[in-house]
Amino acid sequence: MKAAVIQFPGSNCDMDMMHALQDFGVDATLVSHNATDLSDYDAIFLPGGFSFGDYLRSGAIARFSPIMDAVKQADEAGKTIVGICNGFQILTEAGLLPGQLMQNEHPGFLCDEVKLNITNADTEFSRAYPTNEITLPVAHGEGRYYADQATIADLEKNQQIVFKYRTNVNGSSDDIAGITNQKGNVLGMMPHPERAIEAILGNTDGRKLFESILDN
Ligand SMILES: NC(=O)CC[C@H](N)C(=O)O
Repeated sequence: MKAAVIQFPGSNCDMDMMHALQDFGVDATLVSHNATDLSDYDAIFLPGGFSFGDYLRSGAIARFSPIMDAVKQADEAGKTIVGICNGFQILTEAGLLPGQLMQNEHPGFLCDEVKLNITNADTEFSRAYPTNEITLPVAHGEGRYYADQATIADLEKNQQIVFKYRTNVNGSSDDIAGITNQKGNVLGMMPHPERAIEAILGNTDGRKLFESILDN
């Protein structure tokens, strides 16, 4: 698999994502947010961070980066697209995923490990998980997923919700921690699987997400 990791000004999990992908033998390349062509890549990863300083709202400026037209073309081509944390925020701002990430219910930066339920184990991002309860790190100030009731009902009906918080740490609608688009090729999630792939760091629950993606 050839993967692009998009680097926005203020990305800070780009190298973590590169490290994780390379650990799985993926041919991964850092691609500038100013680039305009992603046709060489099978999968696109939008990493965590504070793109453009989180000014206005997380992801609200990054969605205008030149690369986002290419990300939309990749979506139209059905390629795998993953947004982690700030990447999720950018994908919702760009309209590639429904809803919005808002300031945490209790304002402030939340840095912790959280327990999650895998609510759909039949996606290209979750199918390798043998259990439905995992633990992943979170690190965000604007991680509260919000969507109106009709959108939440659609997400539930279409089985687009992949991860839910077992304890709702940020006030997200319907306990949502990660969703796909309706087609199932785009994933956005606030927790960080790329920070949970090595036993020496105390958590390997992120590994199955990468294994799921690679098992195409
Ligand atoms: N690790 C991240 O991507 C979190 C940063 C994010 N922009 C926030 O809500 O604070």
